[in-house]
Amino acid sequence: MAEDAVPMTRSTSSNSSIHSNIDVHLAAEALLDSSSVASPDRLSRSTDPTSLAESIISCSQQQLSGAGAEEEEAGVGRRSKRARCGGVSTYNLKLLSDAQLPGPASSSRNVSGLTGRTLVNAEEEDELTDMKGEKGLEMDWELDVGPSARLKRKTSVKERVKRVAGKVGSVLGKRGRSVLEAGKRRLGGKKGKVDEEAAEVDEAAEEDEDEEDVPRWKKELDTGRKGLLDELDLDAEVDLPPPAKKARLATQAVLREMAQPSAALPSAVKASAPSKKMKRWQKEGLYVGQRADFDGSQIGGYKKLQKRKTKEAVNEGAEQVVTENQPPFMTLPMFAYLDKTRDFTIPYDIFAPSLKKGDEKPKDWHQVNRNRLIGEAKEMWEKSERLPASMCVCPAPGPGELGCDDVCLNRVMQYECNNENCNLSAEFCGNRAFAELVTRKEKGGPYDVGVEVLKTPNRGFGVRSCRTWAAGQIIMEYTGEIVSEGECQRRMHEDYKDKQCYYLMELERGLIIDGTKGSMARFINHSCEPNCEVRMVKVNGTPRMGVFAGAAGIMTGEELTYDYNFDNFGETQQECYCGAAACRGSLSKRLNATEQKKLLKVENERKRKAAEEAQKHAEDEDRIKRVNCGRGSGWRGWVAVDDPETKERLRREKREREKKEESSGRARRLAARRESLPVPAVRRSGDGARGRGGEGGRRKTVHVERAAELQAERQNEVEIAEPAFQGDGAARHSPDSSKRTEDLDLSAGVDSPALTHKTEPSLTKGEIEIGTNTTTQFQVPPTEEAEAGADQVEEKEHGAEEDQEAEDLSNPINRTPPAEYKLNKPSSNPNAEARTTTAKTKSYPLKNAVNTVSQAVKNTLLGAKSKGKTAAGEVLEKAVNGGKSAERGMKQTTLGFAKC
Ligand SMILES: C[S@@+](CC[C@H](N)C(=O)[O-])C[C@H]1O[C@@H](n2cnc3c(N)ncnc32)[C@H](O)[C@@H]1O
Repeated sequence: MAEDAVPMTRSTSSNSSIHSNIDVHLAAEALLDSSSVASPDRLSRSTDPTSLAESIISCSQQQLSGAGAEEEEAGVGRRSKRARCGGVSTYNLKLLSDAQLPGPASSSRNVSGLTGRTLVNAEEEDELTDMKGEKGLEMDWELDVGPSARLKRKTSVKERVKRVAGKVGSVLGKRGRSVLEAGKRRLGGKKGKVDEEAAEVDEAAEEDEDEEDVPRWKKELDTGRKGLLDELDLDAEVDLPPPAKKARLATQAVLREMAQPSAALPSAVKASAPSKKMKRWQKEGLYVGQRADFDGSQIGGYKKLQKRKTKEAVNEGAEQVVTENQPPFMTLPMFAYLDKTRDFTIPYDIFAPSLKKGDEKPKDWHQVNRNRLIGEAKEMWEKSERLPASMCVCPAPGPGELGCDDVCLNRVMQYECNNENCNLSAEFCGNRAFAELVTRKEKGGPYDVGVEVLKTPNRGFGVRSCRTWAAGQIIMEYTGEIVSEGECQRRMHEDYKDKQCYYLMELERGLIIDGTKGSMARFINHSCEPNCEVRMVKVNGTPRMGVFAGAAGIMTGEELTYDYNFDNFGETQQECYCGAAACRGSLSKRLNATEQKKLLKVENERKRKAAEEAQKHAEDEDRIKRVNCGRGSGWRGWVAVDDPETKERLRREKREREKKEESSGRARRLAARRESLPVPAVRRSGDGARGRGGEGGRRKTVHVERAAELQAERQNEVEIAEPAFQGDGAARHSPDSSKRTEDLDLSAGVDSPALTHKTEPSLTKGEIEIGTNTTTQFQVPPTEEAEAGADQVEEKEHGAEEDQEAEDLSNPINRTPPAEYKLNKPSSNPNAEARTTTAKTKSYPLKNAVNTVSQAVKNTLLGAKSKGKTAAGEVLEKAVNGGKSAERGMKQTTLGFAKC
């Protein structure tokens, strides 16, 4: 028989090939030959049985003929079917099919007369056959022998599934059971359709035959002894119940996400999209390492794509081979797309670190976003020398650039540009940081503020950035109370002595910002590798401290830091926990030994001075308090000094003052008098005619400064020996005129030659020194009172000057008045002031004389006013009425003078 013509027998093994069937057939023929049993049936068959039924039928026929003959020969009676069938009445189909219809273990022939042996692996086959044969006997179906003998139908796969489902259901969960029930129902519905079932059985059989498609794991499991999978049809389709709601929603969400339009996909890719409804990447997927420009229409799926890529990689070289090593898992398409196609920014409201509920917040923080000048600092600031306004000459910048960069004159001088000092308009100028800050603050949103306070693990609170900052961009201002160095020391030693953190930063020489009441910038911690820097910038002439992003810029979520660069931080060095690679270990500067020594010296000196200043300040405060307690009004009169320390200080001050006065007119006069030299003085013309005292040509020059001084001295005397001077003389010093003197507008005529205003040919030349550097010259007509007063002044000068020296030592009037005296506001009740002054004036004639002189001065000035308004006259008028128009600061200075 030609090989091609060999009929195919049922086979369940992939190894049981065409060849094996050929072998079987040949072996059967050989057997028939060797047994010399001429079976007409057998011989008449042109083909081997093509099915199991046929084989069995042939077996039974054979057995019937053979065995019946034998029985008849042996005279044995009728036996049971089972016995007649040679003991092989039941079969395990599964095992038997694998064993190619095995017979009894001892028999080399099976029921069909075939050995079932293959030539492929005869020995193994034997063993297998033996084993399976034994097992196969245990099965429970019977061969119905007889005329109507009919093989029982093989249990269909679906029946088996149903049967097993019953068993499995008990061990499965609810959902599993419902799946099985659904399967059962489906199968039950088809019960009546025998033909269909038969077709299905055939199909199942065919499926069994098509073993090439069965995966190995399934085959292995399938052959297990009474295994579950032996009974289950794994390929059967089962209607699953709908997924749970949660899962359904999740799936929908993912699909929606995937269906988002891919705005940044290259147009080429868009063009090649296969359909409008389904995104190409939903079908094909865009995976990590996949190029965005691949042509989807040329590929059939991911596998093909991978193959193609590998090919390309080989062609394109090592660089592309990397794609082969891509991780096998799939990245979400949107991320791959973002990575590959463009830069992206996460919107502020999606990603912004922010304080969460329960996060610790700073306590005792009075947020103040403006600088406030406090106490002495105010005075210092008012007196401080103003730098001349600078003007930059920066050229216009190129397109997309900003002008006024590092070489800008204003920038170098730490001035911020504005429309007055810069040629460029605001949009092209890069030196208007604080202007930018103002604009941002006006917007006021969280993004504009862009920072927040956070608690650090080991450095207290800190400041975190909630957005990105470009290099050099201003972030915020360091604001607080601006105090003098003395006040700063005092606060440190008194107010903050129990505190752990100080928030003090030097703004300018002698001026310190105390951020205890200040902006959020006070929370910025130190780092040896900072990302910010703090700089002073003069904005419209006012120094302000800004926090700027460093050269590397700042990312969202970074903590802001700057280098404190402490010269010395307290007595001991404070340990640094910044965690930078190049951490110095402490918050102080890193210095070598020489620098440290030098620093120590400077620091000690600074401390000493500051302590002295603080002490002085405290004493002055104390004195003011005592005076106020005694007087109960705004009057700050003389203090009875009796403690030796103060006396000593007064002596020292006196000496200093004398030194200063060595070159003064008074000193010269005194010296001249002592040496009996003629007194160098300005003589008043015509004094002989009008003078009193019989000396004719006696000088009537009044040095008003000295007169005022003496007046004050006498006043002191009055104060000390008050009861003796309680007279009732007429009050010549009117409160009004006194007030005018106090309100003299110094700013109007400082050192102005126009102030020398001559109204009469014979005038008394006078000089009033105001403060330390302001002198107003004028000429006054002599009056009787003035003359008398002047005489007395002269006499007193001659006679009492020496006595006065000793007195001076204990008389505070001779001391330079402290700043507070000058600056404190006058009493709110001018009458109270006037009354005091009047009382004193009444009781002392010399003082009356001086007052008279003052009055004369005023009369002259007023006279000048009425006589027509020359330029000088106007100035004088202004000076007289200065109280109404003078600036507050100058008024206060004037008041100080008047009191002194
Ligand atoms: C201006 S305050 C900064 C804000 C402060 N962390 C707070 O909670 O108020 C300065 C103080 O912070 C602490 N500090 C700042 N930076 C530090 C650092 N790098 N290491 C250790 N302590 C630091 C020190 O106690 C320092 O005296």
